[in-house]
Amino acid sequence: MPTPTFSARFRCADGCDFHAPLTEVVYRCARCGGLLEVEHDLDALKQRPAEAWKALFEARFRGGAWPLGSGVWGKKEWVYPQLAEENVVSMYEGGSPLLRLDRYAAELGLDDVWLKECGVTHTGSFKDLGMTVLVSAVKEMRARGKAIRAVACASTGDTSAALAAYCAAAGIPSVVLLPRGKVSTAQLVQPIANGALVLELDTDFDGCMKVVQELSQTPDIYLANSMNSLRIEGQKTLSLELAQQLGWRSPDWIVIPGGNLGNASAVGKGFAMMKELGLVERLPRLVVAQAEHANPLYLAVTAAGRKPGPEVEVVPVQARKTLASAIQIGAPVSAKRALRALAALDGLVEQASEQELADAAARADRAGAFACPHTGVALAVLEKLAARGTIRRGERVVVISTAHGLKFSEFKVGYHEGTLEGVAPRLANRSVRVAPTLAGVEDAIAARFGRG
Ligand SMILES: Cc1ncc(COP(=O)(O)O)c(C=O)c1O
Ligand SMILES: N[C@@H](CCOP(=O)(O)O)C(=O)O
Repeated sequence: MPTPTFSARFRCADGCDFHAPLTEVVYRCARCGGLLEVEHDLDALKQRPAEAWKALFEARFRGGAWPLGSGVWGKKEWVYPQLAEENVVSMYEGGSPLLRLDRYAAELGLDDVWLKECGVTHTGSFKDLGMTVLVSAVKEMRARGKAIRAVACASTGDTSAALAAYCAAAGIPSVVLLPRGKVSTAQLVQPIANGALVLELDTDFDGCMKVVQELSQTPDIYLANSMNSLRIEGQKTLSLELAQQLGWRSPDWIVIPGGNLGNASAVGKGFAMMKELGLVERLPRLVVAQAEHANPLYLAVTAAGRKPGPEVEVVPVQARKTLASAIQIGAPVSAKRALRALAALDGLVEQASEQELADAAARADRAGAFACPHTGVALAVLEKLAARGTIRRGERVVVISTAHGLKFSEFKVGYHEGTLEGVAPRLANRSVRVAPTLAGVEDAIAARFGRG
């Protein structure tokens, strides 16, 4: 049977009769001004049986046939089918570990808890999954003669790190707008090292996001935030990879930290597409976890007093300083997308305080993780839902770890040194200075573990 021709294009996410090729510089519907989404030719994709898609994805997974070994480009037909392979800019993204946290689960009275470590990747966060698609698309557009002088993003750190690395690999200029003094050292040094133009603005992320949207009105400066629906296409492969790692069976729950809310909508899109094409039999329930200091989605859904859905209005808030600095976002641009995903996946929204997120990260670390504060938000919400009986023993839960803990070493060190504002660490572990002798070491071991 001849291979069908697969294709994708932009369309209005709110249903207007607006479409555009993926090679067009466009982020919003020309009719209603709403965000776009990427629409795939599902009839063409359905011509290949589900079992054949599974076998194809498994055969490519982490394989050497560049770029199909990438966790994203191994699903190219579901991501950006028309892209010329020579324009793929890949850092072998994806393929992240899926850890079973049995000791942590037992502490919560659960027995099937997994951690999807999306931070184990080139720039240390899940942003690589979306950025490989966006920067490849820019390389394609420039190859076709489109005048794109630079690619720009506003960032709380991880998006800028990913954009700078992928643009450096492609030889495309990048510009990152960061809220001065609000990103971690690791997040700041990454775009600097990769040669981006790093602009530090005296505002917060929402202020940077406002400016970068104005900047992207300049046609030759391309917008790289997840407001650009190309990012969602790469990030949705997180769901495909997760299902593949679980034997093409959906977990009962997915718990994900939410800031600008692009990633939650991407996870929802990935599972919805797999269900539509028969690769999974059912959808997981989606939980979006927010930091109590930056919780516009939580406040909106709680105020609505009903299940989350696109009719819920998310009112921007002034995000307060939070240890989960990368989700210190008060005006999430993808709120409506996330609400649609929550409605489709029978989801819910919960929040975590600073104390709760810090202790939850430390608790998971004691079971072998090394959780960033955003993963701490998701873990703390899992702990709440388990204690409430919403998530029960016998149910499979996957917590999405969105960045590597090493990118937030100030948070990790501060917890154990007891210097985090508003946090009294319950699981602090301190190093012990001992004499450089056997006796000194044995005394320290005895003090901790008792004498043999
Ligand atoms: C480490 C980390 N975790 C979680 C998030 C939240 O993702 P999203 O903005 O797509 O909701 C972000 C970025 O916002 C992030 O950088
Ligand atoms: N945490 C994000 C904020 C912007 O998110 P984006 O997905 O809309 O680019 C970051 O790392 O900058």
